[in-house]
Amino acid sequence: MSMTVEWKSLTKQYRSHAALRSVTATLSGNKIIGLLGRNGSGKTSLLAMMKGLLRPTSGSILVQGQAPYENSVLARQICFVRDSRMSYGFVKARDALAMAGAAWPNWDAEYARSLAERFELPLDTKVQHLSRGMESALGAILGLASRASLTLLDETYIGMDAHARYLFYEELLADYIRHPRMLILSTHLIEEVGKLFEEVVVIDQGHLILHEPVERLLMKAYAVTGTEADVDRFTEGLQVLHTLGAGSLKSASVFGEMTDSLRKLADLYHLEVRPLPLQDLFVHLTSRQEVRA
Ligand SMILES: Nc1ncnc2c1ncn2[C@@H]1O[C@H](COP(=O)(O)OP(=O)(O)OP(=O)(O)O)[C@@H](O)[C@H]1O
Repeated sequence: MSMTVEWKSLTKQYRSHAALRSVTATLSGNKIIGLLGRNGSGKTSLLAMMKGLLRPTSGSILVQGQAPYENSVLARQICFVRDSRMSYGFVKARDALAMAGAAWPNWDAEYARSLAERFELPLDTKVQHLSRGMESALGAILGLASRASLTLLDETYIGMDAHARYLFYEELLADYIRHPRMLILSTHLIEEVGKLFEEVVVIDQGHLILHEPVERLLMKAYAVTGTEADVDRFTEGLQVLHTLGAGSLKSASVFGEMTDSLRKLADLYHLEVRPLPLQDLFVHLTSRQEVRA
């Protein structure tokens, strides 16, 4: 089953504070999507509305053509992992997995057991007493083994150490290949996890500023390095996101496609051209409000 999520002029207001401002986009197909945004940009609010935990203030959100709010049938297809401590605090990790098993129609208990072993999750410890990393591991196991058609992971893996995080990325990709579905991961660790994304959604201060396949996005920005004068001449009239200088050398990050004529110009000025990493592009896009894709 292929998933479709539609946001139509979606707005979330908390009293006087607008957490999401008229967000419109359609996500479709089985893919791993990165939901990127700085702290407080509205990621959790968006995920919680997709799960049906929050009601939009105005506009609408549709998952498979239905509104998720108070929709118990749809809820069984949408797994939202945020804080396992809040959901399962008083029970042992082993029982949390059993309870999750009863909630998810596609739950794979054998897979959950093997993940618990790989992450060395102490099954007899109460969830509220798990270390931060182990709580994150439990969240990752719940999200992966739920095999929900729409899986929303809200910085689930943030408490894990590097070893556990790489284990998680490996498992996520392997399981996604075996069981394609829509997985949306909110994250700040773009450098690490960015390689998994096929598509990214960037929100900033409640606005949707970008929704693109990663491949296309990475073709939209590049960095050039050379002497200051040459870089300045090359970038005249282009949309420069950021510059860095070291001695007589200068590097400029440019938002825009590298056309054939620009490449020839870069060669003429002996400039080194390299793609801009997703992380850098994200930082620039969310620090310069006026740059919009
Ligand atoms: N229940 C609430 N009442 C009032 N304001 C809220 C509430 N929940 C969130 N907010 C505010 O709405 C904005 C968006 O919050 P949200 O948690 O959705 O952002 P986020 O991108 O997930 O942030 P972070 O990356 O820091 O977790 C923030 O300014 C936050 O303070």
